[in-house]
Amino acid sequence: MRPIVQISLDLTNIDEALDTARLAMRAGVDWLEAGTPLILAEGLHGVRALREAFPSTPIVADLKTMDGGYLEVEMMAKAGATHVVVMARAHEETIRCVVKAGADFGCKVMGDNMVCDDMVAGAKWLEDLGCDFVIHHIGYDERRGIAARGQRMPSPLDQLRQVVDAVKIPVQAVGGLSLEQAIECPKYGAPLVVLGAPLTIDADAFKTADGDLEASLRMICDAVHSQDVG
Ligand SMILES: O=C([C@H](O)CO)[C@H](O)[C@H](O)COP(=O)(O)O
Repeated sequence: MRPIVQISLDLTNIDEALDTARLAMRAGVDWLEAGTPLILAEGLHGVRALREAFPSTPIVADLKTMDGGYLEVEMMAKAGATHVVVMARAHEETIRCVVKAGADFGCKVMGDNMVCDDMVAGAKWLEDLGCDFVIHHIGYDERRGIAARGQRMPSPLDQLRQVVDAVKIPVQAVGGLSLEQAIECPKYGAPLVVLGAPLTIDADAFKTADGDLEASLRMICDAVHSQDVG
């Protein structure tokens, strides 16, 4: 399988999200993610704007559903999302509702194991409940809090191999990866490479990062796409 590159648009307005998305698509990015900050700032108008501008591109709506799963998926799908995100820490019934709504509205479901006590078991749980993908995720606050206390920051790579081995569905690793680490994800058997901070997004300001982003993204896309995931 050819690995997929997804860019997290963790931005706070539609214009900037569209500008960054245009540049990312020119560079060869495969999937767009309407990040949580974008959905909070712009609501589903953010997803709609991306769908209008990119009619055939997969769009992940990272709303991190915790409750009211059926309606949230229905709304995201009608706004143009092809992929939605439900949290493993949500109630089992919520995950089931999200999976049902995904089937009813033609959306793929990504289950996020962030803050599970046992992240490998969390990934398996998401697969057993019918999710199509696992997001193996070390959260933003967790990482920054631990770093601020001078301790070693946990990385999604620490357990990525175990998560990949525990499930049959595709896995993506998210949270604090360097560029080099993100490019390496297919070597762990994770075919979905997510690009966020610090390359594309300034994680302190939730703004597009400075520099020649298009050229950097093109280089990364080439490096990822040249790999093969069995
Ligand atoms: O989902 C995210 C987080 O929970 C804040 O909303 C971020 O998209 C995710 O943590 C991104 O991390 P980086 O890959 O380090 O940008």
